[in-house]
Amino acid sequence: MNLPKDFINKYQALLGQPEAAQFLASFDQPVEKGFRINPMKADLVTPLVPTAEPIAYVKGGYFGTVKGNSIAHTSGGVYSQEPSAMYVGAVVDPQPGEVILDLCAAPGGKSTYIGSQMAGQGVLVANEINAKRAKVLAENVERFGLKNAIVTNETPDRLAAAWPQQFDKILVDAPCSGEGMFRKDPEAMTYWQLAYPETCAARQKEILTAALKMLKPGGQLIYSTCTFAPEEDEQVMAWVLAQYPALSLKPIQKYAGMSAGRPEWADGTASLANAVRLWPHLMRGEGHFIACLQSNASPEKTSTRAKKGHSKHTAKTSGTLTKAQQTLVEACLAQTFKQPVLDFQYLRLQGDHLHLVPQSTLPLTQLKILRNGLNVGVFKKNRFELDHDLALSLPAAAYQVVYEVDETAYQHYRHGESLTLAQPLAAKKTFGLLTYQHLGFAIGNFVGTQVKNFYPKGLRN
Ligand SMILES: C[S@@+](CC[C@H](N)C(=O)[O-])C[C@H]1O[C@@H](n2cnc3c(N)ncnc32)[C@H](O)[C@@H]1O
Repeated sequence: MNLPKDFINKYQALLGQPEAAQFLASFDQPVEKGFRINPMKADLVTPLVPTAEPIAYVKGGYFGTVKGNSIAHTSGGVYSQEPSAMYVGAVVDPQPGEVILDLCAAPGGKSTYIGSQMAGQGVLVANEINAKRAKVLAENVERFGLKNAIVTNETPDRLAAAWPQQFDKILVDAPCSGEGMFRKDPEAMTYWQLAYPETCAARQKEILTAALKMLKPGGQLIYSTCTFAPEEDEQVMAWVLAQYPALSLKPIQKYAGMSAGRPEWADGTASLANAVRLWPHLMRGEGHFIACLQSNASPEKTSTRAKKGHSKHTAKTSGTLTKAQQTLVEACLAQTFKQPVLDFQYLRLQGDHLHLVPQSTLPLTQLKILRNGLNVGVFKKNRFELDHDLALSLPAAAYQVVYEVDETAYQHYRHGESLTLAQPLAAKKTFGLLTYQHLGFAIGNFVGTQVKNFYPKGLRN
C-alpha cells in the first residue's frame, strides 16, 4: 500500500523499530471482516452463518462474512462489522433500562449492538448529523428490529440544548482521520496530511463539549475513533480531563492483543493508559482507540429532569387515535396476531402513521426525528395497513398466518412480486408474516391464494 511519506515518518518516530515496521507492514495484509449475530434472533440465525471463529471480546461476534442479500442479513439477524469496531459496543456494556445516546451513529454498527443488548427496555437515541447517512442508520435500526430506539438527524449542539443531563451513557464514535480505514478504503488516504489529525481533533472537542452537557451526573461517556493519531486519541482525552475535573478515565479490560493508551503521546497523565488501543499488527482488526470517561459528580447535585413544559415528548408531535381509528387498528391486530402484541398506551399517531413509542421522557419537539420506536402501520382511507417493521421486530410465533417460502419465492418477493399459494391460508383477507428458513423478513397481505407484496420499495432488489 502506498502510504503517505509523512504518515510513515510519523509512526516510525512514535513507535520506534521494530514495531513501526510491523505496523506499516500490516497495511499490506488483507482487510479483517466480521459480523455480529443479533441476540434477539440468535436461535434461528446461528445455524445459518459461519461461526467457526468467534471473537473473544464481543458477545455474538465472529470473524468472517455474511452476504447482504442472505436471509440472515435481510431478517436483521446479523450486522457486518469490522472486528475491532465491535469492541466499542462491548465497552458501552448497555444494560436494559438505561437511557443511552449514540451521538455519531451512522451507519449503525454500534447502535445495533447497543439496542439489541437492551432487550427492549430503556431508550437508545441513535443520532446522525448527515441526512443521507441518517437514513441508512434508520434502515439498520429497523432491520435489527429495535423497539426502543429513536433515530434523530441533528447536530450535537441542538441535542445538547434539548436534552441537558439526560443520558446514563453516551457514545461518541467520532468522525476522525480514519487511519484505521486505509486498508478497507484506500481513498481515505487521499484526505490525509500531517495536519489533518489536528483539524479532526478540533471537531472532536466540539462534539465532546456538546455531548458532555447531555451526560447525567454519574454517567459514562465512551469515546472512540478508528484512527491511530494521538492528536485525536490520547490528546483529546487529556484535554477533556483537564477541562472537566469531575471526569476520570475508567480502566477498560484488555483482551489478548489489545494495548493500553499511551500517556507519553499526550501530556503524560497516567490514567490515559486506562484507554485501549487495538492495533492491526497486534490483533485481527482494522484498529481502534476506545476510552471510557466516568462522571464522578454525585447524581443528587443536579436535577436530571427534562425542561419543564416538555416532559412528555408526545405532547406536540403526536396525537391519539379517534374511536374509528382505534377500532380499525384493534380489528387489524386481532386478525393478524394470536395475542395482543402492542401496548396501546404507547401508540402515537403522527399524520396517518401509527408508532409504538419508547417509554421515554425525552422531549422531541423541534428535533428532526426519523424513527420514534416502531412503525406500526398507516391509515389509508378506511383501512389500516401494517408496516414492514413488524416483520422484523415480532417473532413468527405471534402471527396467525405464517408462510414459509423457498429460495425462489424469497428472491421474487424481495423484488416486489406477489406470490401465489396452492390454497388460501386464511378464510378472510389478512396480514401475515413471510419467513424464509423460519426467519421473518416481510409482511404480506393474504387475499385468497394471493400474497400481495408489501415489501418496502426502497429495500427491493
Ligand atoms: C465513525 S463514523 C460513525 C460510525 C458509527 N458509529 C457506526 O458504528 O456505524 C462518525 C460519524 O460522525 C458523523 N459526523 C461528522 N461530523 C460530525 C459532527 N460535527 N457532529 C456529529 N457527527 C458528525 C459522520 O457523518 C459519521 O457518520
